[in-house]
Amino acid sequence: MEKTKIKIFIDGSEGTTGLRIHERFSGRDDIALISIEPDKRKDIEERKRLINQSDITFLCLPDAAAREAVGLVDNTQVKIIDTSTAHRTEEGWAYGFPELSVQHRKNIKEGKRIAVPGCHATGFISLVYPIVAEKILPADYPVSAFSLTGYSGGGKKMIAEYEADKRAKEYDAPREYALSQKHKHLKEMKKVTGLTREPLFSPIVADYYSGMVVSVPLYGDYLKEETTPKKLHEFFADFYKDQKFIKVMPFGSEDGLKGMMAGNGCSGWDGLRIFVTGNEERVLLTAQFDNLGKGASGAAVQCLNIMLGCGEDKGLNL
Ligand SMILES: NC(=O)C1=CN([C@@H]2O[C@H](COP(=O)(O)OP(=O)(O)OC[C@H]3O[C@@H](n4cnc5c(N)ncnc54)[C@H](OP(=O)(O)O)[C@@H]3O)[C@@H](O)[C@H]2O)C=CC1
Ligand SMILES: CC(=O)N[C@@H](CCC(=O)OP(=O)(O)O)C(=O)O
Repeated sequence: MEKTKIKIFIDGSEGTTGLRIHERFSGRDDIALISIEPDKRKDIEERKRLINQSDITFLCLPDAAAREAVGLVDNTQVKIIDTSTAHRTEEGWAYGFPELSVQHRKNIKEGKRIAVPGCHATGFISLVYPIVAEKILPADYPVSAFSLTGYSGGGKKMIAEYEADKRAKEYDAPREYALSQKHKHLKEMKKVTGLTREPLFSPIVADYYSGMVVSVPLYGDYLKEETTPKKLHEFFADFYKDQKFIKVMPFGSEDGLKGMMAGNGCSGWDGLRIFVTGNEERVLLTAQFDNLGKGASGAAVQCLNIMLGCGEDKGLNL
């Protein structure tokens, strides 16, 4: 007897994140995709009909449209996986980062509303959550972070700006942004890690398509006594030892990179690599991944796989 397929609708299927999720379903026989007529993809009645017909709907929309879409659900069986910022710190929503704890994974598996972490937030939280949870980093430490991202992080609009035939000279150089310290990921960075205040966060967008490096510099003498970079490395390796998507790189492996961490070093891959570098006085924690992979579509499909109880990396590139 043929197995019943899971009916999936992608609201925002023509966008950067939506297209990548769609790509990751090719060759899967456990999924039946519900498609929307191109001229109706913003028609609220049609979207409502298709969302309510689905078992699981992915929202790959700007925040306001994602909120609107959730308001369209009247079938109580429908599950939502939202890739936007809209619901990440909201009550009743599971935070889609299964590697953080058994409880996070359980919430995704059993939840009906899943919020996929933001791309910068993914890197930041992968580094800070474990050390706050284990009290290696005091929750009131004044944390700062910087992040280098490819321009696909800005969606279709930014991609078009970077790829325009005639573009302003400033696009040739890396550009620092979120200067007013109001970046939309700050709320989830604070809430999920348990830090008592929002980090000082400086993202930089540069002229390459995808890939991201998030770094958190820390003073060693503010960490739990006797914490050395080597011990921190051992801690991270142990914390993530059973995870398929997070790879803690061997201690000292930055030497193999000639001391340079490329923003696009993990482009096209759905996992995340962690590096612990520096010295006893000043430690640098770094996460390198793809903003469109573990930072968005890859993480969204990972959450789906956990919900379905199939291989967590099904359809993904690890
Ligand atoms: N790009 C990235 O690296 C990441 C993105 N995200 C988040 O994912 C979400 C989608 O982002 P991204 O794919 O980059 O954005 P894009 O701008 O590339 O795509 C958004 C899509 O949504 C469509 N859309 C807009 N309004 C509506 C509406 N009312 N009804 C139906 N469709 C609508 C757009 O239509 P049209 O084609 O006409 O513009 C577009 O196709 C955002 O919330 C973003 O913040 C999360 C993590 C990383
Ligand atoms: C280059 C660029 O503009 N990047 C976006 C991040 C996109 C993203 O990941 O946003 P959400 O995950 O919150 O939807 C930014 O920093 O706002």
